[in-house]
Amino acid sequence: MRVNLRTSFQIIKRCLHTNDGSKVGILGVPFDKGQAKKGVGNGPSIIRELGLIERLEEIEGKLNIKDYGDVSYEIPQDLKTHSIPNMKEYEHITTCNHEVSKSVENILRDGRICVTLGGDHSLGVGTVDGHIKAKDENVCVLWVDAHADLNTNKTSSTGNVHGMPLALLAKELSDYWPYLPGMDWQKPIISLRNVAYIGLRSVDSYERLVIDKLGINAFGMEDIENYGISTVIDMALNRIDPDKDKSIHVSFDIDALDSLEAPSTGTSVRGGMTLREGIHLMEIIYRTGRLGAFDLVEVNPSLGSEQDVKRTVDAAIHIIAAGLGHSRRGLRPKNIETLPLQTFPPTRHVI
Ligand SMILES: NC(=[NH2+])NCCC[C@H](N)C(=O)O
Ligand SMILES: [Mn+2]
Ligand SMILES: [Mn+2]
Repeated sequence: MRVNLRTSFQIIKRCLHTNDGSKVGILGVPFDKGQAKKGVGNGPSIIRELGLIERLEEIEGKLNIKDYGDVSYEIPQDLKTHSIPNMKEYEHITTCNHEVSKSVENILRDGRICVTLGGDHSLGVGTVDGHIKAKDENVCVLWVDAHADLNTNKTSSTGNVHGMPLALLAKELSDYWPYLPGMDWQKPIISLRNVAYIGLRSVDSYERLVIDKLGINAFGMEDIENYGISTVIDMALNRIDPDKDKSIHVSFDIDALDSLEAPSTGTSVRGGMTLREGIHLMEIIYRTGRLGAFDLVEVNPSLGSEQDVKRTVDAAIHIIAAGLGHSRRGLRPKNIETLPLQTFPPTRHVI
């Protein structure tokens, strides 16, 4: 068989950038300073408490799961006096994200898919940064969110950094930021050509301008309505990963789901994705075999009733499990070849 240089180069690249999908690292980031509502920092603990790891252990083929615990950080003395206009809690944001980046890079270098539990979405700066460093920049990003998170400190109407992570990461927007002391570890690192949005429905006008001017791949709720979720994901992946050789980063803000599906979150917006669409999206990503890192953010157990919290966390766990291979078709028994059908009790319909 003749293999041309380009093909063999691609195969080598593919080997470098995929893991075998069976090893997973869980990282908690109990961080809430990217927005104003207390409670989102308890996201990692409630998701673990309500059984994430147990649910992942049920997945067919047995994942090798390692929980790396929670990220912690300490603000260095010289940063304590720094503030940046209209960027709330700047010194926390930069210090915590640096730790997040190092942890994600480390987990990926261990040959694991990195699942980061938030925390608010400002942590996306660290997770995408760490992913790109570990995979030598060969990364594409699916930002699943009601919001575009593309403000700079000059355009944000809130000063909340959870509305800014993609603008910090984007090469195309680097000139629109002032010098950010203590942020030298993070260079604007990704081209927005390698990013696609899914689920948008609450976009600020400056964000709209950037999306249109730069031609960012943005699939909003209207597109999901028009084409259906499978086609939308295919279109998104064809745009950001046409050669099917990139490590995929999914940054999933739980507010991408409709408020009825995920009520316990800080900036929820009606008219969003169903849980079914969220699960299907992640099943498609799982089947690519190229999921590298996965953030699940903005679950806030202090918002809503106990039932709201359970519903939201359950949705989050379903989405994570789908991305790691859980199948809605059910588990087959292990000794399936030798089992006589009679082993199963006859189905009785109780009316
Ligand atoms: N990750 C989020 N939930 N972001 C919401 C951002 C809301 C608004 N666009 C802002 O910049 O403040
Ligand atoms: Mn959001
Ligand atoms: Mn977000």
